[in-house]
Amino acid sequence: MDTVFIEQLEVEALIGIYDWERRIRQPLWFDIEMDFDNRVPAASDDIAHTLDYKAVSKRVAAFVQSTGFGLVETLAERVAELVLAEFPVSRVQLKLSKPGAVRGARAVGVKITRRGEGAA
Ligand SMILES: Nc1nc2c(c(=O)[nH]1)N=C([C@H](O)[C@@H](O)CO)CN2
Repeated sequence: MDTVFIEQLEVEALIGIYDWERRIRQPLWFDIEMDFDNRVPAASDDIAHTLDYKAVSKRVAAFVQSTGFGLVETLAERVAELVLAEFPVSRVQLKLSKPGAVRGARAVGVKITRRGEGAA
């Protein structure tokens, strides 16, 4: 299966379990890979036939900015659900990175893969 990907989409959000984290917004990075048959838009050269990575990026960013979860696990799950529900995607791989959260690590976070209804 082909994919469409978004690499290191940076969004600021309220996220974290500590008191000081509930008072600030922190940068998060999203790497998203989505199954999609790219032969269809390639045949027509028509943006309407694509999985539009700009539309997905804008929707994910707007959602993430509106959230305030404690755990990165919860946010990753909700973003994967949103992508599967609102775009023609049968499988999504998502890496959510929280840069600077742990001293000595460039970033920490989670990676998940989720399938939607009708996925093989
Ligand atoms: N598996 C996780 N571990 C930790 C999380 C998390 O969301 N998932 N969060 C924190 C704190 O919020 C941390 O990011 C603050 O530096 C600690 N561990």
